[in-house]
Amino acid sequence: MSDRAPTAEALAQDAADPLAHLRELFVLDPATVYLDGNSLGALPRAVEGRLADVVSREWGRLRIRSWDESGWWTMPERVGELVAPLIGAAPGQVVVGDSTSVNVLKAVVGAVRLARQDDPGRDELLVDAATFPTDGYIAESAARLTGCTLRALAPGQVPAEAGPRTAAVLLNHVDYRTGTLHDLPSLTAAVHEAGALAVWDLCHSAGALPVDVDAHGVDFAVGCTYKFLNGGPGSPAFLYVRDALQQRFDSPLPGWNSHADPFAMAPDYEPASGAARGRVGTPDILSMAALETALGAWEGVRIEDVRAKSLALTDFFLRCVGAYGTDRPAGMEISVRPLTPAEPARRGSQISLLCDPAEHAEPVMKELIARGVVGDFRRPGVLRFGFTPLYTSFQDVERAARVLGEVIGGTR
Ligand SMILES: Cc1ncc(COP(=O)(O)O)c(C=O)c1O
Ligand SMILES: Nc1c(O)cccc1C(=O)C[C@H](N)C(=O)O
Repeated sequence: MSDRAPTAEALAQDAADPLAHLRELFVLDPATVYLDGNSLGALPRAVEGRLADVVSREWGRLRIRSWDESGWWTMPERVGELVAPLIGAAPGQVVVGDSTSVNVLKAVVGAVRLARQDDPGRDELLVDAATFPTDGYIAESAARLTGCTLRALAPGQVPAEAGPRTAAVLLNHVDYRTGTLHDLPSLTAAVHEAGALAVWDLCHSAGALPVDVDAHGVDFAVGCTYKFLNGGPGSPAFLYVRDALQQRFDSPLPGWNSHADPFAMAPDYEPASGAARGRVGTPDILSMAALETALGAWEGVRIEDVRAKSLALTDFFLRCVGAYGTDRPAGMEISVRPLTPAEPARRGSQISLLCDPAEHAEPVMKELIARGVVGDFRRPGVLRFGFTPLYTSFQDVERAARVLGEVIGGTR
């Protein structure tokens, strides 16, 4: 860890930060700057006690009674209501459960089936070519399941390419590799203009910036909860189905938990109304309890304030890296340049730096981690740094950039 004192600017920004008090809610190690919350969020302090209670009392003593008495059965909808305001969804549209991958399947197949109810000739599925791989793999399987042709394209091509044959379009709000924020309102409008349905993967935006799914007419959205929502490793994902579509949503995974009367255990499937239609099987109560408690950190927090701080943090990091890191001094062999757009409106809550030469990126990240700055590395040469406004400070940002400068520039 760099032992230089923070600058007056970092100190002043932290002193003026209206979210600074939230850092205390998380378990953090003072010797480490944790900039990997876009992969796995830090542990909220309250989670440990909640899990101990769920294990020892709810499971250990109440056992089966907990499905009713501890509210286990209704957790997917209850926790969904905690996620809803963070993505701009009115009540009754979000359910929590399964992984993001599984929810991508439900949403994409559900969207194609809905589009076909209105126009059976629609037989094309569009997907973001740079998508996180799981979305691409699942879109390919969804296309085969529905008899669609799958076409991969850059999100910016959607307005020109979506047409009368398009059933659904699957897009990422923030690109996991570059940190680019795509224009959800205008792309959703373009998808609708073509008569298709828009499915958004919000993994890298939920909890990092306002999404406003209702306001922009998003049809389906999915996202994970272990990144900016700090739900813990493998915490269940969420599925949003727009209110107006719910009664016609035909899930490709109609498990007994999404039946209108699960305990009738009827041979014929009759879908539940509302968000519960997105359920499949028995929910993962331990992970869901951790997530429910983690979401308590958001009480009274405005997502607009989170976005303002996120932009201030990433902006500061870009400036510090410019000062410490990007100019390759004479004799220095490694340089970095931002892949993440400089325009605030096109930036998520992460900064990706492309290392030149690319093969140095992995050892650079290893050295950063050894010196107490935790980001991650994505092939071929990307250094990723995620900024979680609930617990990242401006002093953290400055230290991280300074250590990066030391690592790529020798001992500066
Ligand atoms: C954009 C995106 N979608 C999906 C996932 C992951 O899906 P799952 O939770 O099913 O592993 C990730 C990260 O792991 C991601 O970055
Ligand atoms: N989900 C992950 C996991 O189970 C292990 C390690 C990393 C992850 C990630 O979240 C990767 C992440 N979506 C990314 O943006 O690269």
